[in-house]
Amino acid sequence: MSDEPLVSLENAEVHFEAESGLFDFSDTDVVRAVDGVSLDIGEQDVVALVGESGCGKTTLGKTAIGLQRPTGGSVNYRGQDIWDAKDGSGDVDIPYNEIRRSLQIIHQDPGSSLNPNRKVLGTLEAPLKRWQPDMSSGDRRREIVKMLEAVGMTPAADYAGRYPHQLSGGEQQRIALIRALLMDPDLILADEAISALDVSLRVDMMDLMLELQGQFNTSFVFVSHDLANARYLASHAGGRIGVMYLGELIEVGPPEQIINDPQHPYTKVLRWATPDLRTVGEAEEPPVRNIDIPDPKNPPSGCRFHTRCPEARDACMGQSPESYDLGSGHRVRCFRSDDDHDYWSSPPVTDDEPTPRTPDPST
Ligand SMILES: Nc1ncnc2c1ncn2[C@@H]1O[C@H](COP(=O)(O)OP(=O)(O)OP(=O)(O)O)[C@@H](O)[C@H]1O
Repeated sequence: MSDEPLVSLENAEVHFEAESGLFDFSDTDVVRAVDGVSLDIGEQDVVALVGESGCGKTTLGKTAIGLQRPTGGSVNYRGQDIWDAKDGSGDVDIPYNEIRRSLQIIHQDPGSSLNPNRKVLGTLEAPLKRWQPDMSSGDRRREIVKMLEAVGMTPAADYAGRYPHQLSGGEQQRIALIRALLMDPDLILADEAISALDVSLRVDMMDLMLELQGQFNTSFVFVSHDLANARYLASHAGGRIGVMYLGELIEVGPPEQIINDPQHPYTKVLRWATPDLRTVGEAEEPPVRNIDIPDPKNPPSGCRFHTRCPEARDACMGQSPESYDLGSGHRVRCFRSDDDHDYWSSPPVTDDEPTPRTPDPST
């Protein structure tokens, strides 16, 4: 891995103006989809983003590949500010076109991202025609056959002549993956790319991504709501898992540390919520004080998890934790990682209305 990150997000934020209700005459609401996220993505790196629905995974992924303009902070590709390149402002060393080609996406639903009226051959020829206009038509076809064979779609000539509706969901997703790879990208955002597949096909698709990642020297940002899948992909690729909560990246690190030694109380909740990863003897109740997820238009002050966190103390209500570096690429935003923080001398948060718990049958 070279010293310069492939993509670097520095304090990135994406705030959307949310629609107000019909009879809501207040100021426009703002959804803080991504807030203060810093993250470096290297060459041949894999970062699996996990978190509850709506926590900002997709928005962060799209921001990292230059598809979503940040409302604050910066996003660099090999040291070039992506949006300066797009706007032509400042010294532009890497043209925006080059950045666009290098940062690709595959979507959750490949069916809707493939043109239903185009055969596989036409779909796969399009990026080559655009990015390698000098390539002869014979070479283009040879390249496409090679890729179809690489993802196990043989006989390739047969698949090349099919329309998307003549392919299974898994095959459609492979075509979407080839289409992205034909651009010779440095980074692919796989946005819930396996969620729509049958459970039995998900591991196959992850194995394929891992194989192609090595073969084509590509990095992946993999968005998933499933911590077990994130672990599979990140651990096989020697990558990291990033945990998001209400727009913030609250913990990031090597998969075994995130799963076996999570430092943020919310990461423990996610592990608890993943049956495959729950440890023997873990409580039947989720490790939270409150199961309700706050409104992303009005996130809690201080640490955003304090309204649900079983470890919350008064200090967590007023200040937002910085990102503590625990070494080996493991970072966490929780005061409990700072032995000297006021957190330790402040009183625990008490709820006015504690969450009802299942009565203990022994009492
Ligand atoms: N274009 C938009 N305009 C307004 N709000 C948006 C827009 N895109 C996303 N949001 C909001 O931003 C927040 C984060 O959304 P995002 O899709 O990034 O989350 P996610 O973690 O990927 O969710 P999911 O797992 O459900 O896809 C959500 O509250 C969502 O409603």
